[in-house]
Amino acid sequence: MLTSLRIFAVNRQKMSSLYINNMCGCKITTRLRPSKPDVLLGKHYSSLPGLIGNDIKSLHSIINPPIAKIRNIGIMAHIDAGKTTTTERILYYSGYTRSLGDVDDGDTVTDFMAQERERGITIQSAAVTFDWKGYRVNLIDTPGHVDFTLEVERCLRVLDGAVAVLDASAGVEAQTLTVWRQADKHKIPRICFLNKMDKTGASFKYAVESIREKLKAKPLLLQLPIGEAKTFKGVIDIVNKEKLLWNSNSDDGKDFERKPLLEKSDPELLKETVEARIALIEQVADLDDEFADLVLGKFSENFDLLPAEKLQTAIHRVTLALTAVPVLCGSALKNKAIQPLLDAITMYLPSPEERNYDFLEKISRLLLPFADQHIEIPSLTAGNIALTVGLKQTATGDTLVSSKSSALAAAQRAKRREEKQQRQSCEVERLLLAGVEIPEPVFFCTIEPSSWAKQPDLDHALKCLQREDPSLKVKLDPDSGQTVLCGMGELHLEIIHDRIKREYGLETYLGPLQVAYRETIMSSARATDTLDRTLGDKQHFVSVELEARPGETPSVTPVIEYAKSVSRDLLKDSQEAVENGVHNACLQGPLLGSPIQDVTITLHSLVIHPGTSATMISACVSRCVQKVLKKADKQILEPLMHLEVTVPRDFLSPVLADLAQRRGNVQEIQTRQYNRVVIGFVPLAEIMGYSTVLRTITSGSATFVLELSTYRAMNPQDQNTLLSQKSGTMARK
Ligand SMILES: Nc1nc2c(ncn2[C@@H]2O[C@H](COP(=O)(O)OP(=O)(O)OP(=O)(O)O)[C@@H](O)[C@H]2O)c(=O)[nH]1
Repeated sequence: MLTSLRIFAVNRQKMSSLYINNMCGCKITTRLRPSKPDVLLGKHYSSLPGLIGNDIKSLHSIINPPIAKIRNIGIMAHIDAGKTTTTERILYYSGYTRSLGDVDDGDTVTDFMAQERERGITIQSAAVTFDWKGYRVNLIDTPGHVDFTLEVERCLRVLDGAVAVLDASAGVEAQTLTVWRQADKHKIPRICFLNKMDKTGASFKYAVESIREKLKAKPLLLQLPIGEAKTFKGVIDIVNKEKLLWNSNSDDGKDFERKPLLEKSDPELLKETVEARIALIEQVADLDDEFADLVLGKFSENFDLLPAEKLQTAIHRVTLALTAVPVLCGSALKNKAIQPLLDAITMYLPSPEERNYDFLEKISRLLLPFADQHIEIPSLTAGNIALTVGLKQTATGDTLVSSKSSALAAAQRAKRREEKQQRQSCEVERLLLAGVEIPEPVFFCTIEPSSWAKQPDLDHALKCLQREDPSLKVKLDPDSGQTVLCGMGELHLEIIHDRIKREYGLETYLGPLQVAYRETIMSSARATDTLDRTLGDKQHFVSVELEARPGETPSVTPVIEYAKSVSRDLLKDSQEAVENGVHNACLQGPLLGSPIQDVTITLHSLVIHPGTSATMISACVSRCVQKVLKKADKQILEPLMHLEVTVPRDFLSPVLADLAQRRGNVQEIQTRQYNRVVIGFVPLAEIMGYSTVLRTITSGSATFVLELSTYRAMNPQDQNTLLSQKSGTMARK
């Protein structure tokens, strides 16, 4: 339980960054396997504070830290620089373990694979979670060996920051360079820890120089060592002008002394520190304009008076901007200066919300639904269902993936497999969740706010509602400029109307409900058009000839073809403009202004003068398409509904008689005990208000189900009636 809660904790904030899959790949999952109990039980592990005694309140505070207090960091370096040893010390000082693990004794927490313990090297990344001074730190110890570079890369993708551990006697080594470049690639803010300051040959200056030269990074010296190699006993904190000395009697390094540097007791050290601090301030001011303004304004007379917090905030910004790298030093093996490293991790490395990921989205909260009640949960494992709030770009039916690159990689993989199999497989589709099939709206009506001033609020409300409900479509009537709602039925649009009032506090008026007709053509026609206009000193000339004919296969958008006579070179630049013109023209048919479907447009000739704008090309093509559609035999298509009425036997006759009056076509009457089920088709235009009528003629005993079957050509008589009705309405308007 304890372990799984820790996994939750590791994954929690990654969920917030949509990175759960990646984190699941880390070694912490292996810890759940029963075959490795000795790994956790062999050492003295202190419980995570608050998890003992089933104290739910404190448990929440542990697994739900505010995002600003979370640090997801990795430790990376050349092999043997001391990452695992440093991690061991970190876990010990943060209270996670009760004794110090040793790589050389093979009893570290993070190197728990048998091979790692035998060889004293890290092979797989291991994740651990601990708290430090109110911060939650999720830390990944990554392998240093070149053979496991991929493992490092896999980890870097999920990190918000990293600590690069360097052997102070060796400086930047080959693998440091590799992992540094990987971190550059993923834009990971870093701090450098110069480890092994106790080792013979350790040189702070040399190591710093190698950062500058080999990594081409700007080191920000936040500390100076007190002694080197055998004489190393602590560090100077340049930012706070303090010395930190580790008690030589304390074998675990927990006790240390932090003292301000004073003129009286440490004149030399103080002088050196003040000089280093001024150099640091100048360096940061050079990289951060906000800090430069502060320094040059208030503190221009004496940089040294600048408060430590102001400097720390600016260092944090510079680190985040990847323009410089804070440098600290210490000795993990000798238990010196690990605590200030922990302070620096929380102070200078970013929280997940500060990182500018190229996301689609960020999930802020996860909720478990219980009808209209929601319970916030910290994380979710694969296979479960939960709700999330606050998504800004996502609409119903979208699939969220951990990152653009992972989606791209998966799609490419699927495409390769598809090509290999030489057949149209639906692999790519399988990468996406089923989503929702969005039915075409069959009704529409205009909607108006109570005043013009409220139009932007209405637009916003409709935008939000559309994301939730993709079956709702919103258009602008090009003639009247009115907003038009297109939906699935009377009830659908009424509910939308009601929601706009309740949820957005907007009073709106709906126009009469209208059926969404379509149009098509029954014969071919050909037309030409020319547009010759001079705008300013530019001449725009387009001449086009095209043909429209009934499409061979049903298609809601026009199929566009190009005759051989049309120059391919010309098309290269103008094809998009031509196609826009065709599509725009087909949005409004010549009879009712309804969309055109099942039509093929062939471009026979295209002449364009150089310098003609794309808008002019589109306009000319659009006008020509409208012309050719007018010439052809036109046909209105109406939505035909599939209807199922369940009615008691005694009321069957009035139902059938009523349907006959509605141009209904009964296909079948089934018997269901005392009930009869009438199955058939009826035009949508005839079925408006049907529920009231059905209730009346069956004394409320019948029920019905209605759904769109297809769009069907109206017979000439009905079409004429409709057209004269519409022209009457239009004339009245
Ligand atoms: N003198 C000295 N030795 C150290 C220090 N830190 C680690 N070591 C030693 O360096 C060796 C490597 O230490 P690890 O902690 O395993 O280094 P690592 O970077 O995790 O190594 P890989 O995981 O294999 O890349 C071990 O023998 C440690 O005892 C230190 O501060 N000073």
